[in-house]
Order: sequence, then C-alpha cells, then structure tokens
Amino acid sequence: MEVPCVRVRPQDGEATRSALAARDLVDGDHEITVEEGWLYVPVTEASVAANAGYDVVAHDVAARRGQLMPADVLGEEPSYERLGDIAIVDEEDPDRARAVADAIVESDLPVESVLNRASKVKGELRVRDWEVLAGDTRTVHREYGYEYVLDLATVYFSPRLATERHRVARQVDAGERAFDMFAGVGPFVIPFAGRGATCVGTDLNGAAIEFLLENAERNGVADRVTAVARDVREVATDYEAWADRLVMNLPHSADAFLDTAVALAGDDCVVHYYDIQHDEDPFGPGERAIRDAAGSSYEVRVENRHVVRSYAPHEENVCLDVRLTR
Ligand SMILES: C[S@@+](CC[C@H](N)C(=O)[O-])C[C@H]1O[C@@H](n2cnc3c(N)ncnc32)[C@H](O)[C@@H]1O
Repeated sequence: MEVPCVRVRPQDGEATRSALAARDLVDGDHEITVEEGWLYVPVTEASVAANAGYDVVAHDVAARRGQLMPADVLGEEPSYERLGDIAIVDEEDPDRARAVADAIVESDLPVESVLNRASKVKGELRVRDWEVLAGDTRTVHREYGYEYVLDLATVYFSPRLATERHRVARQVDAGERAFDMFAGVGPFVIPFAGRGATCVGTDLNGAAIEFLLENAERNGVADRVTAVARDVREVATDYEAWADRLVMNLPHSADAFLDTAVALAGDDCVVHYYDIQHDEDPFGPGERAIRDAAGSSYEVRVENRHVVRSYAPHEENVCLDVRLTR
C-alpha cells in the first residue's frame, strides 16, 4: 500500500528515524523498508515532515502486523529458552507440554522445533534425552557474532553460558595458544580463534568434534583450530607445556583432570576452571585441588572467582580464573 514516507540513504536511516520519532511522526502501522539503495520511513504527517526539510515521497510499504506471542495463544506466558530456531521447554505434564508447544509453533516467533527436556544431562558426554514436540533436534545457533551448527540429540550445548563464554573470550589475545579440554561444538574455541589465538579442542564425543570442525570452517577460523575426538588425557602428551590458556568446562568432574591441565600448562598459563561450589565453601575443593595438582612446580594465583549462575539452592556454578606461573 502506498503511504507517505521519508526517503533517506540507509546509512542515515537510524538518525532520521530517531529524529522523526522525537517529533512523533513515525507511522508505526507500516514497515520501514529498504529498496534500491533507499530507506523509506513511513510517516504520519507528510506535510509536517516535508516542512521540516525531509524528502517525502509516496511509497509502497507493507502493513506491520502485531507479533503473535505464545502467551497470546496460550493465555499465559509459558517458560521457554531459545537455541537457534529451537524452543526448549521443561514440562512434566504431557498435555501441558503439547499445549505449550502448539502455542509456540502457532506464534510469530521464528521457531521451527520445540524440545522438552526428558532427562538431566548425563554420562561422560553430558547429552540429555529430549522429547521432540515439533521439528527436530538440529539447529544453527548464533552467539556473539559466531554461528554454531549442532544437534542436541548428540552433543551438549547450553545457551545459558553465552555471557560467560564471552567474558572469557574477551581476555584472549592474538597469538596466544589456547587449549579447550572439553570443547563440545566449539563455543570457546571459535571466538578464541576469532581473536587470533591458535586453538586446540578435545572432546570424547566424535559428533561434537565433527560439529566443531564444521563450525570452524563456517566462521572462517579453521586455519587456527585443531580438534581431536579423544580423551584429553591421551592427547595431552602431544601438547606438554604448550598452553597459555586452558578451559576446563566439565563441572563436577574437572578435578580428575587437573594433572592433565598442569601437564598442558606453559610457563605462564591462565586456567578457567568450572566448578559447582557450595555457598559455605566458596574457595573450596576446586582451589585446593588446583594447588595440590600444581604442587611446588607452579605458583598458583586465583585471579578471579566468577559466579556463572545459581545451580541449586546453596550451590553455584563458578569459574575460577587461575594463573599458573613458574
Ligand atoms: C559440559 S560439556 C562442555 C562443552 C563446551 N565446552 C560448551 O561450553 O558447550 C563437557 C564436554 O566434555 C566432554 N568430555 C567429557 N569427558 C571428556 C574427556 N575425558 N576428554 C575430553 N572430553 C571429554 C563431553 O563429551 C562434553 O562435550
């Protein structure tokens, strides 16, 4: 439908839209549209905009629909998490799970699949069971500018750790050597490599390593990434004293791998050690275990204890950023 629009070059679009909005001139019922090098901002009062010096033209733009949300369909806001085009829900009652999934699919959210958590993460590979309520378990997830292809049926991935991964990635310098001992599909390795680090990632899960390699290609960092589908303890012998930075994201069991971490650590190495800690023992077993493993060969300094998220009542998922020097 043809409506009056202010026409500007796209690079001036946001400034123009804000200036028009400040005068209450933006027509919210129609879409802002880019066409053939011009951006068209629909306006409510053509003459006022023209008198203010804007280039006003009649242009064909689409009417804007109100976004239909799951709550509009269900009558209440359901709880769900987004991972690419998957919505993850946690519903015990099968009828409720069905109703929530139908509401999500019917809504305007860009969601193709709805998965219900059907178990806790389990076993060495930390993969959970899923009830597929719509679509399938494979997706492409975007996190801080990088894309990750993954299949939740075969690999671990949690979008809740995005901010934490970004916190760590921001510490990485170009040229450093980083080793992710439990790398999954690469959400630490890929942004590290994106900052110019040379990276090695290991994972017991062959499917995760295949995705990691695909993700390295997809994000243009494959030349700086080595990925190995084996137990990190077997790979470590090839990388003794190699690492400037280690990531140990295997809460509950990382302490069993501290000897391996010490073997991998170079002369000045930062270890990001993930742990589940009780609030009464915040510097508890994790720090003691690191000091024990390092023995007298390294000076151990806990530079930061960062709470990633609450894990259970009185328990927190924390990251200890620990510097080992010798
Ligand atoms: C909690 S997940 C973390 C994955 C990834 N860092 C992330 O943030 O998505 C732990 C990963 O460690 C892997 N893993 C478990 N034991 C391992 C071992 N001995 N050697 C290498 N990887 C292992 C699992 O397969 C799983 O992918």
